[in-house]
Amino acid sequence: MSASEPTTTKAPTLESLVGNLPYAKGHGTGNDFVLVADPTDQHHIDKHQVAALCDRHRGIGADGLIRAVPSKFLAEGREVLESSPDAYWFMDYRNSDGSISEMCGNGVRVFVHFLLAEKLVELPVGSQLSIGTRAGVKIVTRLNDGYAVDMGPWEFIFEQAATENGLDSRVSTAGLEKVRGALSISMGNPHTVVALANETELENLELFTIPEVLPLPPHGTNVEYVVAADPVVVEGVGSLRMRVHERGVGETLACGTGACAAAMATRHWAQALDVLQWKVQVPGGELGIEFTPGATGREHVVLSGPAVLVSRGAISAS
Ligand SMILES: N[C@@H](CCC[C@H](N)C(=O)O)C(=O)O
Repeated sequence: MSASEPTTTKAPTLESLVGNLPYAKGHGTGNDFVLVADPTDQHHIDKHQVAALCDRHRGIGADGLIRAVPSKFLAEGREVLESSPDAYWFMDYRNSDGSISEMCGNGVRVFVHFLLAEKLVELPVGSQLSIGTRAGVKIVTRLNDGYAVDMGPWEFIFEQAATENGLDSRVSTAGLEKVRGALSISMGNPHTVVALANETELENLELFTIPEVLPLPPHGTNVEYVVAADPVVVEGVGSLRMRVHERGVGETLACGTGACAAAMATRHWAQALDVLQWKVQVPGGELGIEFTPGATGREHVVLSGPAVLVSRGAISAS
């Protein structure tokens, strides 16, 4: 190659996408998504197209893409329908790098808000809707000022180490001097929660590189860094601050499933299992967490927070 030749690598483009594909852009506490309604399963947006759409310089820009498709069209959706025949809509979620994740807690609130705006469902305040996801059915309740989602049961990923000493992994992160102990929790998708000493440590993290987690949960992990409030519980409500590095995305302003895992880890470390209400401050706002007895006999986590649609458009790259 001569010195005058351009050195740019070929970036994924949007040209291969169907012309004039309508989309909406929305977010939940700053965790943002491109949303596409696909009632007849016409739009098979592949991994590269998702990455191109989510590109913040050459595309629309988002932390992920969500396709709203009837559950009956996907194998995972048909599985959900076997136990929950009312889960008509399926949240087909992808991270911004095009990878699939089992679940997205902020995404499912924005998803239901989008279904309502598209007039694909009716949902008066106080009523509930079942949504199919790759982590099973999720029941979403419409609130006056947002949505509450029953995210199902939490689970330790490395059960024995977690229950024996409360730590099961070690995480090293740019901007954090020492390697830290951590606790891995599944919310349908994997999370590894790291407790930091103070707010300065939280602010100094450099989350533009992928944290190193050992042992790494089998399907990779999202990493949440938390600082518990002092005191951690006030009038029966626990609080913490959190930043997150998401698998398949990078740092985001919020992660709903991550907030559930972070509240659970903090509750475990603080030996505060009787504290059922938690507030999680994320860079994009605040999320509410409630631990409730689940129908299956296992404890469930209910996540609540806002959902906002900010724009609509049509993908028409040329
Ligand atoms: N931001 C989401 C989680 C999205 C998926 C995650 N990056 C993964 O790969 O598991 C949330 O709000 O839960």
